[in-house]
Amino acid sequence: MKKGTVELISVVKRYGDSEAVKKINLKIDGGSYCCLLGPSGCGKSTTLRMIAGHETATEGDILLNNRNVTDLPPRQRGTALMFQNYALFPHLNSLDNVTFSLKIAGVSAGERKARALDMLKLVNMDQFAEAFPDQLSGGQQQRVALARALINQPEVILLDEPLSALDPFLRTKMRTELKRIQQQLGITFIHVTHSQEEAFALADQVVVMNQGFIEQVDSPQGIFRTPRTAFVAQFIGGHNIIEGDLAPDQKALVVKDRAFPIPDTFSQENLSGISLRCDQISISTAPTATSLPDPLTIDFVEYQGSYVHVRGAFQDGLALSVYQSDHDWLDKPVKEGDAVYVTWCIDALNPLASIAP
Ligand SMILES: Nc1ncnc2c1ncn2[C@@H]1O[C@H](COP(=O)(O)OP(=O)(O)OP(=O)(O)O)[C@@H](O)[C@H]1O
Repeated sequence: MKKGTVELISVVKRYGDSEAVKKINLKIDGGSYCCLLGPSGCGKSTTLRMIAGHETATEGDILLNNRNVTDLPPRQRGTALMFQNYALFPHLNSLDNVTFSLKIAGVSAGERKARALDMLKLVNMDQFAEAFPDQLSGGQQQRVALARALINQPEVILLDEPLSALDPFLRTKMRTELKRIQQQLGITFIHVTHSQEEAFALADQVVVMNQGFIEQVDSPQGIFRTPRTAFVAQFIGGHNIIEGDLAPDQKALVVKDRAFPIPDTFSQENLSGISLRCDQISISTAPTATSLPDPLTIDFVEYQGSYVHVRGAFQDGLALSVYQSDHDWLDKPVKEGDAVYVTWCIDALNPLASIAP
């Protein structure tokens, strides 16, 4: 087992009568970058805090390197939590903020300074060692907070929405920095976010949570190309979700009066519908041999730069979103009120399961 491996076994967290985390099982490989992704209130911060030891698990076990840490206090776990608001001591400069825990642990002044400067260098803040928090920008404070979390050489670092307070430009910059630092140190990073873009950019493993359950654990590509449930497909965006009933011959999904052919490979058990990527649908102004026979009437066109979001509905009310490349759109711009014909390849369909695991 790789150093820094975290396992959650049937972990439950209850606050009074309400269950914030519902019997989740999860293994996070040592040395990987894991993002816990989901909407507000889905239980991701509670899960993170239970791993850190700042919240007790109501049921289940938390293992770090096969060692059961469920009942250990935070300091004895080998983890470090970086708080959302950075929580730097305002009366201490960057260096003293970073050395603080070493001082408590009785490390000599010389070693404290050397180790803290190494950490500040790692996060590109060595030139601000003497600066106080109120003299630093949000991004700089965050780097100091990261250095402070790393100073005790944790095997796992836990980050709760670390980029949410930064402006979009700094957020992207710090994202790159976080990935670089994780790769340089080779330790496990567990990062809570509600941004799928952030999770896709950073993670080796994305854990999508919803209402206290884990809906899917996969690589960013796996999540995007094969979302497991309608919730995942909807949350990450860029997909049409078509819900319907399986035809008696199991070769099509029946939606209202139409039957969408589906591949034989779909597991029919639990099938609640299909997802269809918006960028895998093509549009033509006249019917083609492979297009659906009835036209889609466009009700919305939104320019997004590299693509154009075109949405429309068939006469029976079924709506579809299409992402056209800006090149294709500029070639033959479609507009609200136009009738178009849509085509996709059967392989572009993805089965959706009806229930979370
Ligand atoms: N200390 C607490 N006491 C009672 N309920 C709590 C407590 N902490 C969290 N909860 C509840 O548990 C659920 C999960 O909260 P949690 O903070 O883990 O969600 P989250 O996905 O991290 O959301 P956010 O992104 O908004 O922080 C929510 O319904 C929340 O109201």
